[in-house]
Amino acid sequence: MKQSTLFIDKAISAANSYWKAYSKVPFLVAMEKGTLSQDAFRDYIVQDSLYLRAYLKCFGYAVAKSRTLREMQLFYEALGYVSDGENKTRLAYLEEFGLSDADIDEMTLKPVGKAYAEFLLTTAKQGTVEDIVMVTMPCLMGYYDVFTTLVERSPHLAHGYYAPMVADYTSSRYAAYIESWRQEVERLCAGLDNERQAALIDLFVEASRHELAFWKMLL
Ligand SMILES: Cc1ncc(CN)c(N)n1
Repeated sequence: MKQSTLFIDKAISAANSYWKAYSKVPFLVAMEKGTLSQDAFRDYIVQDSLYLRAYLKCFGYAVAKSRTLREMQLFYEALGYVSDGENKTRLAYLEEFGLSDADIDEMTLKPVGKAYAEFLLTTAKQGTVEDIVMVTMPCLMGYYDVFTTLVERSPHLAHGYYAPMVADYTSSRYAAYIESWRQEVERLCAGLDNERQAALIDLFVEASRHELAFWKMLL
């Protein structure tokens, strides 16, 4: 097969050791086997809802730092996508646990999630639009990779208790969204000089490391 020359694929390849490990973490294997406790899943939904608040803010910073209306629309759309999609799915689970978004606002991230959130927010505050894009992509694209891998391995996950969450990341709409971001990354980063590209790949790898740490924190 011909190797991709897309910048995003170079970044994913640099973070390969982390990406390969995502779908093997105990939390996801337990989800797959049907042995995940309700407490562990509840903890994930709470921690992830908190994490997503920080993630959403990154796109807020990106809107403010945009150089064109098109960029603004792109990040505004991303903000809406996370808020109206994943966040809504989490809220439905939270309500089942007797929790609301207001309850989550009063809670705090555990150290591993906090470190990830701080890394994202520091980059978003200090960095450029390209920095923000590369630091947010492991989250956006990593879940597509994880959940399509899991559903291929265990098709039953597309039905049952976890189905709403799994569907968020395996739908054809999400696949198209990922593809559109792959092209955006190319438009934004492909023309940059080698030093800048290397720095962006470092950010992507570091965010991927945090992604894996977040999964491992859960079980
Ligand atoms: C920690 C984490 N990483 C990624 C995603 C998917 N956007 C998420 N909801 N949470």
